[in-house]
Amino acid sequence: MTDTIFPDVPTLGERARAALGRRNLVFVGLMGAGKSAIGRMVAGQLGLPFVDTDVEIERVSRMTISELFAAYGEDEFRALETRVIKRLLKSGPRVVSTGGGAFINEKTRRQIEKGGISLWLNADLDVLWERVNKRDHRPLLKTENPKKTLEDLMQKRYPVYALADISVVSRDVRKEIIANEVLAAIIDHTAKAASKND
Ligand SMILES: Nc1ncnc2c1ncn2[C@@H]1O[C@H](COP(=O)(O)OP(=O)(O)O)[C@@H](O)[C@H]1O
Ligand SMILES: O=C(O)C1=C[C@@H](OP(=O)(O)O)[C@@H](O)[C@H](O)C1
Ligand SMILES: [Mg+2]
Repeated sequence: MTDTIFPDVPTLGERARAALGRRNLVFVGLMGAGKSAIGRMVAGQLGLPFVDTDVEIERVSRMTISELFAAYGEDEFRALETRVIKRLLKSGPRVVSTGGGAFINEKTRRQIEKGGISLWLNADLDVLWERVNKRDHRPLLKTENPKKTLEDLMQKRYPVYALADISVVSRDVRKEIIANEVLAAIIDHTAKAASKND
C-alpha cells in the first residue's frame, strides 16, 4: 500500500540492505535468543541468502548436533563449527545465524569480526528458558538443572557477546517487531560508523 502511494520511498529492508553493502550479517547470542528464527526473517527482508550454522554442520557431517556432541565431544564440534563458519563467511553477503557457543570461541569470533557485522540478540533468563524448555535437542542443556546451566552460561558468555558490533534486545513480542528492530539497528550502526570516519 505504502509502496503504491510513495513508490520511491525505500523500505526498511532496502535501507538496511544498502547499509550492509557487501558485508555478512552474523547473529550471535545464547540458546533461545531467536538467532535462527529472527535471522531467517531478517534475511528475507534484506533479500539475502540465509544459513544457520547448526543446519550446515548437520548437513556436512550427516549427524545431528546431539549425535556430534555424543560421538566426538564439544571440542571436535567447535573445530567443525570454526571451519564451517570460515567457509560461509568467505562468499557473502549473506545472513548467518550461529550456534550459541560460536562467538565464545576466540578463533571463530575473530573470523566473525573480520567477515561481517555481528549482532547480539540479548535476552533475559526467563525469556530464554520459556523458549528452550519446550525442546530437548540442545546437548548442553541435558543436565540435572538446565535452567541453572543456562544461567551459568549467561554469566560466562554475556561479557563476550557484548563485544558484538550491534545488540538488540530479544523479548516476548512478535518476531516481526524484533526483525524490524534489527534492520533499524543495522542502519543506525552504519550511520554512526560513517560519521566517525568524517
Ligand atoms: N520474538 C519471539 N517470539 C516468540 N517466539 C520466538 C521469538 N523469537 C524466537 N522465538 C522462538 O523461540 C524458539 C527458539 O528460537 P531459535 O531461533 O531457535 O533460537 P536460537 O537459534 O537463538 O537458539 C523457537 O521456537 C522460535 O520460534
Ligand atoms: O550454546 C551453545 O554452545 C550451543 C548452541 C546451539 O545452537 P542455538 O544457540 O541455536 O540453540 C548449538 O550450536 C549447540 O547445541 C551448542
Ligand atoms: Mg539456532
